[in-house]
Amino acid sequence: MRELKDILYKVSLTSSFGNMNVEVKGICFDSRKVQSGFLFVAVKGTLSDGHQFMDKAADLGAQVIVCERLPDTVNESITYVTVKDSAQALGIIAANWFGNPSEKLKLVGVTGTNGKTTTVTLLYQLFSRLGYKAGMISTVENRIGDQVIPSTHTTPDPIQLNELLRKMVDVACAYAFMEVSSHAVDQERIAGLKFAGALFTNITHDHLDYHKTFENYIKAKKKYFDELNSDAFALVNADDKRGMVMIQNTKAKKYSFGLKKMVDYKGKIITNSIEGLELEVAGKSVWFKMIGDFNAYNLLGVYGAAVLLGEDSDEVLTQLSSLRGAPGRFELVAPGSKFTAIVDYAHTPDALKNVLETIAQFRTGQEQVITVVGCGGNRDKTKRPLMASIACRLSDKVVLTSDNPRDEDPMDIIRDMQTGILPTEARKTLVIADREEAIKTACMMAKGKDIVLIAGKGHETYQEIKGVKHPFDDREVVDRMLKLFSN
Ligand SMILES: CC(=O)N[C@H]1[C@@H](OP(=O)(O)OP(=O)(O)OC[C@H]2O[C@@H](n3ccc(=O)[nH]c3=O)[C@H](O)[C@@H]2O)O[C@H](CO)[C@@H](O)[C@@H]1O[C@H](C)C(=O)N[C@@H](C)C(=O)N[C@H](CCC(=O)O)C(=O)O
Ligand SMILES: Nc1ncnc2c1ncn2[C@@H]1O[C@H](COP(=O)(O)OP(=O)(O)OP(=O)(O)O)[C@@H](O)[C@H]1O
Ligand SMILES: N[C@H](CCC[C@H](N)C(=O)O)C(=O)O
Ligand SMILES: [Mg+2]
Repeated sequence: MRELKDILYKVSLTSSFGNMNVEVKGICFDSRKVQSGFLFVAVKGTLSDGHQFMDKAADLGAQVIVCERLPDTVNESITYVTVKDSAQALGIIAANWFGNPSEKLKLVGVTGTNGKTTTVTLLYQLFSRLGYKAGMISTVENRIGDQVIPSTHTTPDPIQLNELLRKMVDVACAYAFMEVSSHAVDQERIAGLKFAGALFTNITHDHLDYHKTFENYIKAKKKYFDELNSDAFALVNADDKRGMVMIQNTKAKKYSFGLKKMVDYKGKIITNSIEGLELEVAGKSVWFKMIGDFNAYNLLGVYGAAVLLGEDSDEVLTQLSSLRGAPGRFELVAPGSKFTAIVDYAHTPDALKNVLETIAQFRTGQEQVITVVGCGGNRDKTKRPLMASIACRLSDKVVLTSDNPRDEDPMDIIRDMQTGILPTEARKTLVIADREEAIKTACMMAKGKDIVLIAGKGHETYQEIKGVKHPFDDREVVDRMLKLFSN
């Protein structure tokens, strides 16, 4: 039970009706979850509008309703509070409900099109190795110290988010590292949080189904930096065209990292091989187990953030050098087998290009690169032809397949992909809609030192078809094929 006025602390009210001296038993923004004595926040969504469900919430016993406009008939026994932006109010209310946990630890957020999961995973692993208790909120999983909690979103809704942070505070975590998606910024999932620091990886084509234009997508990411406090740090990749734009209006202390420009945390690639990266950082040459130029950026961002959080530069580099990053990101399946199989979460044109260009750097010229790739259903359709085009340009053979078709027909998605393929390239493509069959065929085609890249699903352990998540793991399918060949 909490007093309403405490829960509404820092929420700007436009009006209120009914008794404000009430206690609330719980908070929610889904009318189906309302229980007697609850506070319900009506939020406008992408599919429906929570304001339509205010009467339903009242029937289920809501004590307080927070909304942007009152229902046609108000219920005399309920307290109504109106606000300008109920999504933002929900964030602040959720933070208040859980006792503002973000103020009781050091919270660092990571945003960008690619590299968020890798960066927060490295930060979490690094700070754990440096002897701190830490938490992590990511696409792959959430962690409270060593406890693993399954993840449903990259950035959870404000209630789940603050509940996770609360649990971290309760077990004395000193740090929390979280991914901040553009959806989360736009939907105010992070409203009411206090960030000690924020990191920007890069911005390239994705999620245009949601944001409509690239400019809107940039604005959503920038809003995150615009709203930071002056005591936070804002650390950006200066080699990204939009890196400096992100921080042009922030009040936070500005820092940059990169490989090309004059920056605060600069690196230079000395060696880049399938075993790892050798980088020159802070005047030292350091070996890392992470693979690919793009991981040099992730490592430099992590290094900069750790130093800004007060850690010793040498100690950070020593610990970072042995970390492997997140599962399903350039993951070599059964290294040393008949051929090289890589599972990678590249599901954007830029990520796919980076991964295939990284693979190209390791080629001796003898081997073929065989790519298995699909695009998600109910997601940005404009990336489909681009991803197919990149796969064809940078591979010898491409198997076009399905990746979480969701509510769409897998063949419609594949046909969208094919519009990006030149007639001269079509002969190197095969269409096998069943992902398991597609992976098996690619493995059967591989000979000698060939490299098979299975892109798009990384750590995912399911294939989502018409609302059902069927168990499926790219790594398991490849592993089974490699075992078959080794017998
Ligand atoms: C497009 C999108 O982001 N949708 C998210 C959004 O839902 P929504 O606002 O669209 O919900 P809605 O169905 O329109 O409903 C509007 C409101 O009415 C309420 N409602 C609805 C029905 C009802 O009977 N009663 C009721 O009260 C809902 O609780 C909601 O508050 O808010 C929900 C709660 O936070 C999210 O679960 C939901 O994520 C959906 C499932 C989703 O797939 N999101 C993806 C695209 C996403 O968020 N991805 C990002 C980035 C991924 C990445 O690149 O890493 C992420 O952070 O995961
Ligand atoms: N810094 C980077 N720049 C470009 N591509 C990257 C970078 N880091 C990782 N990638 C590529 O992008 C893929 C996704 O990486 P990661 O999961 O770390 O990103 P993310 O931002 O969390 O993605 P999502 O938004 O889907 O959760 C990787 O599998 C790899 O192919
Ligand atoms: N977080 C991203 C991941 C996409 C992963 C890919 N496997 C797909 O399903 O499209 C999204 O929800 O758009
Ligand atoms: Mg992620």
